[in-house]
Amino acid sequence: METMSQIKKIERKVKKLQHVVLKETGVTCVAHPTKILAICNAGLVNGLTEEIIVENFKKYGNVNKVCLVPGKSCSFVSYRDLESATMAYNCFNGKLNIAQENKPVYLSFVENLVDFEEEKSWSILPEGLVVLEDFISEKDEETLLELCNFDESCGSMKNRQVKHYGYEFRYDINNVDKDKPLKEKIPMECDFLWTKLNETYFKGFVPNQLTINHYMPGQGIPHHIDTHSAFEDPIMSLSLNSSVIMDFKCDKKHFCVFLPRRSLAIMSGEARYNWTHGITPRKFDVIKSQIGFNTLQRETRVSFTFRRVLQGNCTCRYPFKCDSYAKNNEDKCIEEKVAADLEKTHVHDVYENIANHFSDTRHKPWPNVLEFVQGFQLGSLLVDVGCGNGKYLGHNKNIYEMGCDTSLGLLEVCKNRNFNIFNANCLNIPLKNNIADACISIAVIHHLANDERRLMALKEMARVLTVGGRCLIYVWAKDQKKDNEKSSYIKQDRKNRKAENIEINKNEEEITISENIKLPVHTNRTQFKHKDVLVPWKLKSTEENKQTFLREVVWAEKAVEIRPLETSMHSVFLDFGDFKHRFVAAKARVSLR
Ligand SMILES: O=C(O)CCC(=O)C(=O)O
Ligand SMILES: [Fe+2]
Ligand SMILES: [Zn+2]
Repeated sequence: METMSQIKKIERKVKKLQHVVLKETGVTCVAHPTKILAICNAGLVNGLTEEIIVENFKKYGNVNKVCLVPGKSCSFVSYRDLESATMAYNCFNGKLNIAQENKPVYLSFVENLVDFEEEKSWSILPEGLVVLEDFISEKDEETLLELCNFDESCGSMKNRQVKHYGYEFRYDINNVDKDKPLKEKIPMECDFLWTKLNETYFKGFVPNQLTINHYMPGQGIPHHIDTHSAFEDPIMSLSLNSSVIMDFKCDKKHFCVFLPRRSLAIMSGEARYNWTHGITPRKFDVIKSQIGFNTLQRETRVSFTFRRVLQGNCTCRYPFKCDSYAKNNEDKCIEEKVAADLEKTHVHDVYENIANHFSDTRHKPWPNVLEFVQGFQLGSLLVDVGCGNGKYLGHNKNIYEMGCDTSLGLLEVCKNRNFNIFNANCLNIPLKNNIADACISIAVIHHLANDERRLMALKEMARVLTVGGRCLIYVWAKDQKKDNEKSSYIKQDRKNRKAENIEINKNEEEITISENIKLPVHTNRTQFKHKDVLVPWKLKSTEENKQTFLREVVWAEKAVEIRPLETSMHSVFLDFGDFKHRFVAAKARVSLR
């Protein structure tokens, strides 16, 4: 029994900690019983884990949610009913010892649970993953387990033991030595698996590489994608002696997949190439069923992972996850320093030099952009990223507008026209998050020299946009013909208007940008032949002082290689449609994730 003074002491302690919970998470503690408990002084930073919480709190009822807050020393657990939560509260508050520091935890009721973690799912499988339960009998399991005596000859990893057959998988280079097959091939005892598999829709899979992983309870394997260039599709993994939860992750998705003992997991397509898989090192797994969370004790697990070594390059559809793609495109991609220098010389400096002349040629706003700008309501804020001479500012008297550009010369023109402007690069817009209702960027991001920088510019625009805000982006189109119709860019050339098909046989000039990058010089008013080019700008000064500046332009084709953005609040969908003038329009719809 607790004495009165002990009770008072716990109460004082909890009072203090309730403020900490509020400050750290924004969650308010309440005095009356609820279904949700805050564990006020233990969380991820004290080594508390989901399975420890479930393991302890399930004693008093069905736990239906556990929430650990990244970087904080508090956590939450919720029950299906009030009685269980009250019972846990009464029995554990000030008494239960679950965090590392051997101090009792203090509890409090809370009204609402905020989700701090990525959403996990226990019931969905990633596309391309198949789990065949009871794939082998207990007898077969025994036979296979006898094959692998883990002794000194096996590689011992930090978290598990491994043994390879057919080819060695080298963890130092994350690949196999393709020209050094091992003497020891996949044991014949495994052959029955492929006969069995022929009864399913994975006919004809014959592996030539086997990795046996041996995990003690508490051990695991870090998240990874099996190197694309090392193995073909599919990859198969047989679970022996213990079930386990294997975590599959892709973007913000996190699926906890239960691999029962004696099941065969087959990863192909998305699951093989685009999702990571891994096993969290722990002694229990947290399982979610219809009634709530539970834990399952792990036994020693032995997995047989069967694969086919890939000859040649990977040709998957997932370039961003593919080592073959990265390797083959290494020298094509313009690295950061070169990219920044290129933009300085062939974009920023050029616009400074041609500012006034450029401005004189830019009066007529394009109708699509006008329509977009004029569609915003009273009081909306519009940001024009790369506003040039302010051609799109001042067309909607109901809205507040700001323009930014790198060219001081062009900003000077805007200033004289009384527009609100500031000097900034689209890669770094000096505005707060989530403030602009509208954003336009007309013929700007194709001047950025590589994919990363174009993506960065889009992320910046998404960042300053309010949730639900809208953005209109135009970039150059490589193809200047559509349905046999020439764009006005080509038509504006007199020669082109007369003759239908003019081949330009002129030798192309190339400018050296860096050691391994040369950019071709484009002939104005002709169909573009390359993705990255320098576009000449002829300054009409005095005849003897004629000057040509080369502006760097990268194609729409490249600029649109953009996936949904991983910013915290927005995703951007680009849908390139309108073919107008020399540009392709991208209407970026920004919405809440
Ligand atoms: O243990 C398993 O089932 C998977 C092993 C694995 O992912 C690997 O060796 O690459
Ligand atoms: Fe793997
Ligand atoms: Zn690949």
